[in-house]
Amino acid sequence: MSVKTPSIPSFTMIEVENLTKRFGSKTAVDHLSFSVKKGEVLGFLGPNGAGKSTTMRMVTGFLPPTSGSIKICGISVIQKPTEAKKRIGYLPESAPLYNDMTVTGFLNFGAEIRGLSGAAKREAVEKAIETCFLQGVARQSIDTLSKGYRHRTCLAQSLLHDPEVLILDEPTDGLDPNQKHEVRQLIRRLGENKAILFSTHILEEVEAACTRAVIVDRGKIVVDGTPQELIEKSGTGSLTDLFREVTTRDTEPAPEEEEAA
Ligand SMILES: Nc1ncnc2c1ncn2[C@@H]1O[C@H](COP(=O)(O)OP(=O)(O)OP(=O)(O)O)[C@@H](O)[C@H]1O
Repeated sequence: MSVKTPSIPSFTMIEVENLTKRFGSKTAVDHLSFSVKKGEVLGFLGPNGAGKSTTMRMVTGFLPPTSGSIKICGISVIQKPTEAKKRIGYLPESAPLYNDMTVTGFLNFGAEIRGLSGAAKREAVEKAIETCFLQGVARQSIDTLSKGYRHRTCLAQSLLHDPEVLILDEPTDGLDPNQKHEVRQLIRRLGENKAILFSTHILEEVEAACTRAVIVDRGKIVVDGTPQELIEKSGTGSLTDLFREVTTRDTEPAPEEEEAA
C-alpha cells in the first residue's frame, strides 16, 4: 500500500480578477486576471504604456480601479485597504527618499511609520540593511549615495515590516550589471517565502529571477507561463522574439484609432 505524502498547501497571496482601469476614454488596464502564490516570483513584462505601473498601483491600494477585485492574502484591497496594505511591501517606479537623512535615519523613520518601536524597530532596520547590502553606507546621507544605493535604500524600506507580498516596479532599473545581478538574486531569495510581483523591461530577468511571467500588451495579458514555457512558445528560443511577436510597437495605431481612421 502506498503512503500518500501530504501535499504542502500553496497559498494564493495575490488574487486579481477582471481588473480594469480607465482614464477618460483610455483603457489602461483591461479585465486583467492573475494570481501569485507564496513562493512564486511573477515577472510582469510589457512595452511602455502596457499598463504595468497602473496595475501595480491598484494592487497596492494607491489607485482605485474602475472595476474588478484585488485580494492580498484573502483581504480585499478595495474594501479593507489598511488591512491589506500591512501585508504589502511596495517599491514604486520613482520612490520618494528624504535626501537629508542618513540611510539608517530614513529606515528608522520608515519603521516608525509602520508602527515599530524599540528593539523591534532596531532589528527590522538592521535586517533590511543587511538584506539589501547597505552596511557600508548606513551612516551616509542619502543625497551622497550613488543611484544603485539609493535604489537599494528604497527596496530596504519596502521590507521593513517583513511583508508577505512584495510589489516591485522595475526594481533593477538604472542599476549597473553587478547591482542588477545582486538585486535579482535578492528577489529570488525573498521569493522563497513571499509572493512577489515585479515589473521589468529586461527579458533576461525572467530566467534570472522569475518562477513565472506574464506579458501584458495594451492592458491585457497576452502570454502567461514559466520561463521554460515562454522560451518554448517563442519557437526560436528567444524571449525577445516572443515579446516582439505578442506586443504592439509604439508606432502601430491602437484598434480604436484604426477604426476611426
Ligand atoms: N493618471 C493617468 N492619467 C491618464 N492616463 C494615464 C495615467 N496613468 C497612466 N496613464 C496611461 O495609461 C497607460 C498605461 O500606463 P502605465 O504607466 O501603467 O504603463 P507601463 O506599462 O507601466 O509603462 P512603462 O513601462 O513605460 O512604465 C499609458 O497609456 C499611460 O499614458
